[in-house]
This record gives sequence, C-alpha cells and structure tokens, in this order.
Amino acid sequence: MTELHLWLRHEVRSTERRTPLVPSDARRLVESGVTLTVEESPQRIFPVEEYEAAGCRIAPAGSWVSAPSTAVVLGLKELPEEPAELTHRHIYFGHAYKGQPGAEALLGRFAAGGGTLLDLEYLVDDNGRRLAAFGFWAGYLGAALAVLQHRGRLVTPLTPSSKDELDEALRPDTGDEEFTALVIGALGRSGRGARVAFGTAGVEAMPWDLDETRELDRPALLAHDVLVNAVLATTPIPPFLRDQDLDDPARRLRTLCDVTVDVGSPLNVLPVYDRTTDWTEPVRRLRKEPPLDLIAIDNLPSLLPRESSTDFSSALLLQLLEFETGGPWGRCRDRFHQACRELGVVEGEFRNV
Ligand SMILES: NC(=O)c1ccc[n+]([C@@H]2O[C@H](COP(=O)([O-])OP(=O)(O)OC[C@H]3O[C@@H](n4cnc5c(N)ncnc54)[C@H](O)[C@@H]3O)[C@@H](O)[C@H]2O)c1
Repeated sequence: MTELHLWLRHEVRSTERRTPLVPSDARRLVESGVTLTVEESPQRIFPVEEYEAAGCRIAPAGSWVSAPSTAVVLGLKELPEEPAELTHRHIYFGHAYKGQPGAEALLGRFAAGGGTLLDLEYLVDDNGRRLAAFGFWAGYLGAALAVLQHRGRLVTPLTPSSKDELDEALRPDTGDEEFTALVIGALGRSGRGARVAFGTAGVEAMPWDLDETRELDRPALLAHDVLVNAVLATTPIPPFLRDQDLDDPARRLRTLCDVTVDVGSPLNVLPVYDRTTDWTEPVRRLRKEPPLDLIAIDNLPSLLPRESSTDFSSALLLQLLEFETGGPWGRCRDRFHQACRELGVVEGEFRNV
C-alpha cells in the first residue's frame, strides 16, 4: 500500500489536449492504493467523468496550488506564471536544463518555495534511456504532414484528430505520383514512427542512422524527394544541410520535415532555417525554384492527443507504481539539484524531496 497522493493538473496551454495519465491507468493507480486527484480540464481529450468513474477525486482546474504539500503534481507542459513560489514536487517537462529562456526563473521559483522539479525528460533507466516519451508519435506526425504537403493535400490550420482520420488522408490515391523518402535517425522512437507513417502512405522510406551519416553523402541526401530528420544529437556534428546545398541545381529534395527542431541550438543539424513553424502556418517555403518546403513544428504529438497520451501513460504508469526516492525518480531529483547548481540558483532547505 503506497501513500502517494498524485494530483493530475489541467494544462494551461489551450491547444494541449494530451494528458500524461489516461483514465484506465488512473484506475490501476487507484487500485494499487494511490490517492489520485484529477483537475477538471475542458480541453483534455479524456472527459473528467472517466477519471471519476475510475475512483479519482475531482478538483477544479488550477487548484493544485492549494493541494496538500505532500501531493505530487503531475502535468505535461509549462506551469502558469503564478504562484511565484513552487512548494510541491512537480512531474512534467520543464525544459529548463539546456539553457532555455526562462530556465533560471523557473528553477528559482522551485528554490524559493522548496519544491522539486521531477522532469519527465530525465526519467531514465540505469543506462540513461528515457522511460516515457512521445517520440514515436512525433515522428509519425512529422512524416504524415510531410507526405500530405508533398501530395498537395495538407489542410491548414492543423487541428488535432484521430489516427483513423489521419491514416485515411495518408493512404495513396490513384493518380498520386510516386516519390522517394529518407528518414534520418531512423532507429530511434521518432524515426520508427516516421517509417510507419510512410508505410501507411505507401512509401518505403530509406532509413539512415548513425552508420549512414558517419561519412555524410549530401548528394545522396539531396536526391530524395522528402526528408524527415528525427535524430537526437548529443554532441555538435557537421550539419546535414547547409544553405549552399539548397541551391544545388541537382537537388530533388522538395519537402523537409524537421522533427528534431533544434533550431538555435549548437546541436542543430539543419541550420537552414531560423524559426519553427506552427499549426496555423505549418509550412514555410525555403526556396522558390525549385521549391523546397519546410515543416518544423515543436508540438507534433499534440495533433494525435488520444493515441500519444495512451502510449505515454502506459509507460509512465509503470514508473508511478514504483514512485520512490531512489531509482529513476531519485535520478530526476538529483538532476534537478544539479541544474540548480549549474545555474547558480540557491536552494533553501528542501521540504519536499
Ligand atoms: N517536434 C516534436 O514535437 C517532438 C516531439 C518529441 C520529440 N522530438 C525530438 O525528436 C528527436 C528524436 O527523439 P527520439 O525520442 O526519437 O530520440 P531517440 O533517442 O529515440 O532516437 C534518436 C535517433 O537518432 C540517431 N542519431 C543520433 N545522432 C545521429 C546522427 N548524427 N546521424 C544519424 N542518426 C543519429 C540515434 O542513433 C537514434 O536512433 C529529439 O530531438 C526530440 O527532442 C520532437
């Protein structure tokens, strides 16, 4: 019997329909003895009634601020600007350990309140492998949008849909021209998702991973019609594409989808654009003649909220069932303290560890 009290919060971003915990997994937690409070949230893809039926307590949106101090607040994306002091343990994607804008201010709020960030990006096993991630669906969506754009069938603005609807649009029509596709980072989560989506679209993508890019063959890269980049670069490497490559008269490449979107980072392998695209304007033309279109959206899995939430939740559930101070959660906590030290954020005496 565990004493864990989890508090699933409403997401402040109105387009965020995903949740880290779906009702069927909430039921598993409740059955294992976890106290689970779920905030009402109008846009969440799963209605709050399903959580209630699973034995969860229901609370108003945003009420985590006055949750018992021992509650662990669970979410996905950014916290609201207030309160200035964060007193709880928070599980979510903080995006604060790689020098992102606002990182110091966020960690400062935790330090001021005595709370702790347990960042989902750093929830890893003994070998450093991520235990819960959205990568597969990011890649799936990235390739799907690239195919739809390439075939002239992308409907904008983009809106969340179901996989059935997306697959229906993806399947080839009679009269569709054949094209070639390349996925880089093909052996990773996003890369696998991209290859599956290409398969649904009737295209067998060429898979490149570390072995194929060690000695990069740019002419071979440029000879594909569509490219999906899904690498996770950890050290700076020579870029896959440079401005001059886009002007290469032999370029066949017409559609480029960057799932990685490391724009602005020293790790960026596609320094041929300077800002992301979004749901309203998902495509930017990088070259007119011959055309080259870019898709670089940083919240792709939110476009398939049900499927991506369900997968993520099933992985996270296993970790929540073993929520303890050591193991993966202990590493998360250590990483938080390390980030505070690196940024010179002075922590007080922690109440919530
Ligand atoms: N756009 C979005 O909405 C979104 C969502 C989730 C993840 N992502 C990003 O997608 C990227 C991939 O995530 P993932 O979960 O698939 O990572 P992953 O670790 O599962 O896979 C990354 C793959 O890239 C390969 N790789 C690394 N360096 C390479 C190189 N130089 N050449 C070729 N292959 C290389 C690795 O071998 C691995 O197979 C990350 O940067 C992640 O932040 C984006």
